[in-house]
Amino acid sequence: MAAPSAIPRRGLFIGGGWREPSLGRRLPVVNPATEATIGDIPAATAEDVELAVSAARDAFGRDGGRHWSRAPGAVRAKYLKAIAAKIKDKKSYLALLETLDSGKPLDEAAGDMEDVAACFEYYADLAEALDGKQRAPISLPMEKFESYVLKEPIGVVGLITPWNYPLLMATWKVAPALAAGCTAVLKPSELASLTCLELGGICAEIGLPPGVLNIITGLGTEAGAPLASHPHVDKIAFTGSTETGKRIMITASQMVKPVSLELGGKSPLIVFDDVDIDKAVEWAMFGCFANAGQVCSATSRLLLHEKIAKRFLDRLVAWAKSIKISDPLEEGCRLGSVVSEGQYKKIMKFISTARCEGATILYGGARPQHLKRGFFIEPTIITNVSTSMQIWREEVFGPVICVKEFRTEREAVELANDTHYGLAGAVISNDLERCERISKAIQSGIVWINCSQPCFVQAPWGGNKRSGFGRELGQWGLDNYLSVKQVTKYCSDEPYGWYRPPSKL
Ligand SMILES: NC(=O)c1ccc[n+]([C@@H]2O[C@H](COP(=O)([O-])OP(=O)(O)OC[C@H]3O[C@@H](n4cnc5c(N)ncnc54)[C@H](O)[C@@H]3O)[C@@H](O)[C@H]2O)c1
Ligand SMILES: C[N+](C)(C)CC=O
Repeated sequence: MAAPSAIPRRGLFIGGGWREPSLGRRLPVVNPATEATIGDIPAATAEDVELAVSAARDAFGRDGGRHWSRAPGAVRAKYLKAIAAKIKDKKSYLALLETLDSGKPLDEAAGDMEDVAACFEYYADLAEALDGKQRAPISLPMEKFESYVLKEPIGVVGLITPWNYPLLMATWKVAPALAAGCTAVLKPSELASLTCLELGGICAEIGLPPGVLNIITGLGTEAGAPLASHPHVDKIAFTGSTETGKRIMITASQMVKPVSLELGGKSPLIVFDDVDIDKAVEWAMFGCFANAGQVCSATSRLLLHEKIAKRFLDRLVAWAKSIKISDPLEEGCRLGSVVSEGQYKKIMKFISTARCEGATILYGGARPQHLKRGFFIEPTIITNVSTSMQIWREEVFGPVICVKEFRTEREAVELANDTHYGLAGAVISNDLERCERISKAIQSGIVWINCSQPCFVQAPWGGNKRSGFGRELGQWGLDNYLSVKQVTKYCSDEPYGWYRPPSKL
């Protein structure tokens, strides 16, 4: 597909319209596959956050909430469905922008846009279903009382998202937040904001009530931090690095503001000796090289049974050599560039540290020779790894897999759990009972059996340990934005009778 000569020049999306950032500053957009500057995005600051939060508050309370926050879920569902339809109409264009902005292969970006549309549709259905779940009765042990539960939108929510799946990660928050009746301020990553700004255009096209969704782009410290600390933001939903997550939690704690955190990972993939090696190799590749390994749940620690380790690694290298690494717009590309120069340097430093610490770079570890420009890194396989090495312990967020061998199931589980993170884990074996045992033993929020990475909007997503807390997607994703209210009624004609009535004399 041909790249457009220019990307759209957008403002901040606040109160249903476009606004220039208060300080007039903009940030360059660099295509990481060519290193060319292809446009710019607005750089919001605290002044803009103020406007966006105020627009969201107005939208939440407008007309007593009749048109949004207290409207039947079916009303909000109509808007979500309209957004989904527009995303589908614009799928190719949005995918192209996502690729130009992030370096991911166009096929992957197109798949992401399908997931975005599906997520809006899914939460439209849950918004409709919410009406029927209101006033759910609670069974009480005293007949004189009746109790039921209302589920109400939390209020104005701040949604702060990363660059690896820019529009999809934003949608995982925007769709359920809007379905619940919240109003929102979305702050996507400064490294890839183009498609999120287009979402603003879509909201305007479908006539979403002004202020229901506001989108402010800019740096984390200048736009994200004031959003997280804003006293009129009722909840922060964050996806990003563990370091930033910690900061957000500290800030939010000052106001006892609820947060949900989807953070980093260092997930294991355990492969036993009873498998079809090529099938397992393909999952290992998908688990760590899809999206150039910039996946929170990447299974970047490969644990191989010692009996198959040599054969497995030979095949892994052969498959890795056959990946098409190219401009991500080229047909059949399966490994694009990483998102930025900063990320490129960070990944390269991880590889050189691994080498210095005594690990072996079995394959890759460098820029592909045929690509002179762009932030490309070969798929990289690292062996002779010890559990004290940085490459074993820290999230790389690049196309880098490190490998260790094991002898017994117990040893495999110990290695799998040898991490501060707890987002995901995977096991490949023909022995399904063993897979079930291991899925219980792995300390993570997600376990894949005989695969790695498939993700469905219906199933809960989120981590344990330093990978965060709270769950996105499914019903759990909607509950993130709902507050549960108990309503209890005294329904007897009799006086309560705890106090003796005062004397009538
Ligand atoms: N668990 C998940 O579902 C999931 C999904 C995708 C990415 N991630 C994680 O995200 C990380 C990569 O994303 P990233 O580099 O964009 O993360 P990041 O933490 O650098 O940035 C994430 C977002 O936070 C903002 N931000 C930065 N500093 C801030 C501050 N002080 N206050 C408020 N906001 C601030 C950024 O501008 C960006 O919008 C990886 O660690 C990855 O594992 C997790
Ligand atoms: C689940 N996924 C891969 C879309 C996003 C995690 O980075």
